[in-house]
Amino acid sequence: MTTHPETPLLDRVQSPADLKRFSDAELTRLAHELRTETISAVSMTGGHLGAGLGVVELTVALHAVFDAPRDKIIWDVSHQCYPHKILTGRRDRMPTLRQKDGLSGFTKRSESPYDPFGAAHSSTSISAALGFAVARDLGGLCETGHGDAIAVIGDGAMSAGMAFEAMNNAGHLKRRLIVILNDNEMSIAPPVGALSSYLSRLYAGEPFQEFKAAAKGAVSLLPEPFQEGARRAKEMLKGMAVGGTLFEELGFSYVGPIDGHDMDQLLPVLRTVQQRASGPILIHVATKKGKGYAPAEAARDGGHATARFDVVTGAQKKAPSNAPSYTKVFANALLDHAATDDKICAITAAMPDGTGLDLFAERYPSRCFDVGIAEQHAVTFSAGLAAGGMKPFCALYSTFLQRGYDQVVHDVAIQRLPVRFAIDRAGLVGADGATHAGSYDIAYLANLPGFVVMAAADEAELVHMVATAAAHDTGPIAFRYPRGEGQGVEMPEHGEVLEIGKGRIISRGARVALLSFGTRLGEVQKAAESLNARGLTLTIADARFAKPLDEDMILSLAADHEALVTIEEGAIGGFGSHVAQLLAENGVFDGGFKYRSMVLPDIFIDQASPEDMYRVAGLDAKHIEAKVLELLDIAQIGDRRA
Ligand SMILES: Cc1ncc(C[n+]2csc(CCOP(=O)(O)OP(=O)(O)O)c2C)c(N)n1
Ligand SMILES: CC(=O)[C@@H](O)[C@H](O)COP(=O)(O)O
Ligand SMILES: [Mg+2]
Repeated sequence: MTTHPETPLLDRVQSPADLKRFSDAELTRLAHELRTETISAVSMTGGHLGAGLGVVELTVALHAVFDAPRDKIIWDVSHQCYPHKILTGRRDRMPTLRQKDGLSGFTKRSESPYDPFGAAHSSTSISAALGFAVARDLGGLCETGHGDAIAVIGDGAMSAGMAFEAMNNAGHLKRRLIVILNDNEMSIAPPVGALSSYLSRLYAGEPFQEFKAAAKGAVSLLPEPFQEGARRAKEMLKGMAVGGTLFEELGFSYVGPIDGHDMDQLLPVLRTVQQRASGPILIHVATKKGKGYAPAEAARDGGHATARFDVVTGAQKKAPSNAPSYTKVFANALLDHAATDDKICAITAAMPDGTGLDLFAERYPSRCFDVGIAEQHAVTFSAGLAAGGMKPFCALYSTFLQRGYDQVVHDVAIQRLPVRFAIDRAGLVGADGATHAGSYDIAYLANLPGFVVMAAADEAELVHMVATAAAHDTGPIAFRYPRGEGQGVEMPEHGEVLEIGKGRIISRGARVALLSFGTRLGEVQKAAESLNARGLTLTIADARFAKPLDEDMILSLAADHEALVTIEEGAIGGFGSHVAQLLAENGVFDGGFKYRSMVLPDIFIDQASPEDMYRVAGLDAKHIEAKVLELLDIAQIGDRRA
């Protein structure tokens, strides 16, 4: 059941400027309405719920105190931005969230002037905010003007190197910059690492003298209605942590922790900071992920992400699954090998559930490492493990591996270390859109000398690729597989080690050969069936490897056919480019041989269902069929037979 909440105050908000007319008591009530509105909206679309619910009060307080879009509020990762979207003129479009032509699930510059910086990968907010602060001070031109730069960053995101690089720089530059550390003691999974323990220890610290003094002085500067709140803030500050925190050592003033669900704390502290801050200041705000919605609060992940759900019961409306997910298949296959090989270990960067490594951690806790949001470290840590004689499986989403690319080149590839990269979410992922698309890994890995790059055509192939990676000790090896369910194929009991650089012929035909790399094989087969009905029987092959290529197979396909078409779920510069290079170098084109390479187009594709995204990309069965007909110069409309 979905319910539409009563929202008399929220109904009066067209933009954040309207919040300036509300009393503190009304802002507290507004936060309550905003929470119920967020729950109601996400119940109809699905999406990231828990993080937004945790920052409802903070969102209201920020927009009440600061002056967006002149002041730049930069949400880290930005999966917590739904309440911000509702307050910044996008409330009526919330039913379109994460759908084709709808609102993005993240902040996006092209969507609103209230989104000064887009994000979806974590830990970028402090760098971006510092950039805005410096641009402001240097007289940079900005359409919305220049005010404060405010980064809101989670405790999980704060663990990444980039956040520390930014703080290091900010502490040195000493510009006025506001960082709000939203500490809900959660990442997607419970947080890991020494920083997380450190933040918890701050809760028990000494009062922060400098800020107390600032707050005291600030009370008289505030307009009468705010003075009472400020006095309360002062009282509260007496109990605050601090003196010599890590953040202060890096050059920040530190305030906190304060209760991020208590407007009587948030409002006066933000007002005081706004009045008084001169250099970089970090406000440590304690919140609860999923706050105010019992099913989210009770969930293991704080209601991080959800399908559509019934507001009353919290029951999610998920389509029944017909096959195991690729993630599960990978995880189980890895467990199979780990059972007989105690050198196999597994690394995740804050995505144990997303990568399936939660299962590995349960079974082999001493061989499983969640390193936090730290992909660069994950890669080099894996390289060290490999150099030390272990068999590391570094399981990352394709899009997040991008962050560790120099480490892949410098620490893994050049040293020829046998790190096994399990690349999940390869290809287009759907509702998370362009930021999460796994489009580039084929191109950026297959160009590295000595790298083996595989793509699974289905879940049975994935099992074989895990076995192949486990057995491959002479250098780096990667295998990619998509988000979501497998094809429902028959599963082998155990994986079989594939011959490196050998593809397979699926079916033999004439005139045109379709050479697939990855799970587009299903669409290739559909296209072939349709062409068959026109009297064309094509050859279908599964390349399995983009590196090394199965040169013999590809050259003989070229020799035996009029035309060859490659299909992959990756950007230009990947598998198809390597095939083109091979054909060119072997003089295959010299005699007019027809070759086409079907890749992701050279655009960022916005969120939609994966099927829609592949349609936009021109990589579905219909487009493959059309490509073949075009190659053979056969009319595509009408019933002319080949
Ligand atoms: C570079 C990168 N790695 C992994 C992720 C996946 N991810 C999205 S949100 C999240 C947890 C963020 O935790 P935190 O910053 O504490 O925010 P919270 O959800 O607790 O508000 C992770 C790991 C990501 N977005 N970016
Ligand atoms: C915000 C973020 O990066 C993750 O929450 C991501 O949305 C997870 O997507 P999956 O559902 O594919 O794990
Ligand atoms: Mg968190």
